[in-house]
Amino acid sequence: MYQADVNTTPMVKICSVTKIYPNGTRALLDVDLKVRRGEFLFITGASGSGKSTLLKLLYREELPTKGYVVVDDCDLVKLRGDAISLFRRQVGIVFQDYKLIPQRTVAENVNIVLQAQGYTRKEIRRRLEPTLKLVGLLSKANKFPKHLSGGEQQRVSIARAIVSTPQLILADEPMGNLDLDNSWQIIQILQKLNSFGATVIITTHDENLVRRCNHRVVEVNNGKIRLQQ
Ligand SMILES: Nc1ncnc2c1ncn2[C@@H]1O[C@H](COP(=O)(O)OP(=O)(O)OP(=O)(O)O)[C@@H](O)[C@H]1O
Repeated sequence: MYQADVNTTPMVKICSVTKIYPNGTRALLDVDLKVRRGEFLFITGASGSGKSTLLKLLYREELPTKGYVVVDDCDLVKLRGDAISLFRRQVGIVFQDYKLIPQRTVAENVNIVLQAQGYTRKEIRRRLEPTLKLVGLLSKANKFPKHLSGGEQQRVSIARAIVSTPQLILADEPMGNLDLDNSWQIIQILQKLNSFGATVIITTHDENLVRRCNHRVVEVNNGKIRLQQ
């Protein structure tokens, strides 16, 4: 599915980034961060510390007020128009609130990404089954989101994020609405994808979960990176 990349240039480079929202809120101040290809990174910090803003800069949802953001050799500050959607196709994004389409089945929610990207029906079929299998939802392909538990819905959203095999997976509080067992399942799926070569960056409040895993942790505090371990 994924290919480990031996290239040693960082997958993500955030250099001297300050983000001030139009209403004057300063979300990030002079942040520097590099993430290696194939790394699994946790971003922790209190509510409002700037974690989501940091992630939004990485999928070009927001632009920095100062500094630059490079993902996979692409300078995101310079991206315009269609180049932004083309870039986002190479990034798998997982949100806390799943963002599934209620009127579509599990399979349709996942396929929609590939359809939008012009994949053939044959290719869509080829990708769907292993992806649903990986997140443990093959037997629920024809169910609608309202018939799934929160953990299952989050696994559909992961399937949707990874079905086009992006090299970078960004997950913003993916366990935010889940209990410990379901959170652990999500982490294990993301770790598996990481073992296949994907770079994974997760924001979380959950210090216990972070402690259970042996990955680099970056703590954001009041818009600054306070601690890297
Ligand atoms: N679109 C926006 N406009 C104005 N201010 C914003 C916007 N988005 C976030 N902020 C502010 O920027 C700061 C950082 O917010 P951010 O969402 O990045 O924090 P967070 O660490 O992800 O918080 P949480 O854990 O609660 O999701 C906060 O003060 C927040 O109120």
